[in-house]
Amino acid sequence: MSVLDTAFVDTELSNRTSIFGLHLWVVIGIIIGALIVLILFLMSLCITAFRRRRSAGRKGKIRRAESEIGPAVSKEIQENTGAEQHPVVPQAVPEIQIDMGKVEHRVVFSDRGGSSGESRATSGAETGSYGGTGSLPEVSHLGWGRWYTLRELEAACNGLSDENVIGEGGYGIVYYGELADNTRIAVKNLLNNRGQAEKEFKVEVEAIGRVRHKNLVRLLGYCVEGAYRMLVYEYVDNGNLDQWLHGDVGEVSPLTWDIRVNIIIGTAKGLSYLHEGLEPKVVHRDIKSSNILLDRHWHPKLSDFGLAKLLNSESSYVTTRVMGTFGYVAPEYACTGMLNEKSDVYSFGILIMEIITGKSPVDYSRPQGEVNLVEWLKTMVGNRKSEEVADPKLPERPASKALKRLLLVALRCVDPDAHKRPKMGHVIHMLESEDFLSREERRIGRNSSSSLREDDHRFRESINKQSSDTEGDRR
Ligand SMILES: Nc1ncnc2c1ncn2[C@@H]1O[C@H](COP(=O)(O)OP(=O)(O)OP(=O)(O)O)[C@@H](O)[C@H]1O
Repeated sequence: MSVLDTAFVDTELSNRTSIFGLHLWVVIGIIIGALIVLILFLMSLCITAFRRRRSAGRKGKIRRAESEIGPAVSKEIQENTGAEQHPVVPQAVPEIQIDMGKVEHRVVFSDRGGSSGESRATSGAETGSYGGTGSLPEVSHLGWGRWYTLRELEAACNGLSDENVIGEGGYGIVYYGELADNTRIAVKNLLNNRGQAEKEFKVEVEAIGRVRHKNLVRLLGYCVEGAYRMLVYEYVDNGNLDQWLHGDVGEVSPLTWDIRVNIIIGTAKGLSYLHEGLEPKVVHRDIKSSNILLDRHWHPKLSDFGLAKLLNSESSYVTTRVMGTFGYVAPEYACTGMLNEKSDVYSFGILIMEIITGKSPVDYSRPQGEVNLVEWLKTMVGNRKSEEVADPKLPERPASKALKRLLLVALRCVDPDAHKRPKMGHVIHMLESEDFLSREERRIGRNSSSSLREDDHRFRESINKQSSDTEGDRR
């Protein structure tokens, strides 16, 4: 550009315009500046919109992940279940609140339970940090077991069909199922009768969620979805003891004397672990033959902790609602509501009597005098007829000494004075030495008549003492 041109441009730019009499160069400057601002503004709009879209995408993923680990109401589940078959009650926040921080609810492990250990299985539900009642239920903080989705359990249990029902208790229906990895499970779908499902769910989870013992049925996990409360257990494949003792098994029971003794000892070990191996201790409150599950090797596993109570050591609990099963409930608990582990010891004594005799604790169809098992046994023993009490379906007669020792342990467990009942640890000791002695006895093929006489004497003394105590109590 020549000097002339430059001078011309200068003059033109210096001319005043009609816009507030501003010089042309000022107007051009303002326009360029405005354009730059406009471009920057548009760019920032684009960036913000892009960021929003990205974060919206991420939130969508989180929501989907939550629905996979157990949302309050899952669209997938509604689609899957069909409203009329399994109505899912819309509920923003499930009501389960287990405060594992509270000392009285925490189940910890003492060194005593040798064969026990802590369940380490974890799930996605446990690894997230949820803000308590505001989002997902607090059970996700438990740190054990798996949180199953309803869909998963329905798939495992053939859509919770009738063919998969293996039992029905007072609190729900139990289904057989197989998970995708072929694990066999038993799923208890708790009935939602006025909050009872909620209570039973909490109790079972608190009582045995973390506990592992070969004689306690293992709780693998749970399902909390909408109104559903389900408990998922290991499957125990050989029915329950009640079925084997009182069901139609033919003339001769497959439960031999040795099997029965092992069932008694195994159950005692599970119970002793609940009472003496945990802090707070767990009182089961519903020891009975239908709650003893058996595997194919006849190993017993105690189940159904829905009525269990957690008690700090040395403490008792007084309740106005006595729970348990007729015939097994300790008299002081039935009369006063006073509960401690000695109530379980009483029920365990009744269970021993039931296993030995094959008779239910109370049966009104039996002749008068035999209706109540404890009273009948005491009379039989008092009349020196203890050898006649053994279950006639036993394939072989038990050694007299072994039978009497077991009866002695049972009678001590049902002592009307709860303080005089032995602790479960002591019961195991008595049972195992009895077992050892009876095996020894069979091995050498003879009975020690002197120790038999000694047992007889101790036996009748024990019964006489209990009778006079009861008389004294009555007076
Ligand atoms: N883990 C399991 N494996 C196999 N079968 C089981 C399992 N848990 C329960 N069952 C079966 O389901 C039945 C019902 O169990 P549940 O504990 O609900 O009731 P119950 O003890 O029979 O009665 P209630 O609860 O009224 O005392 C049991 O008797 C048992 O036969």
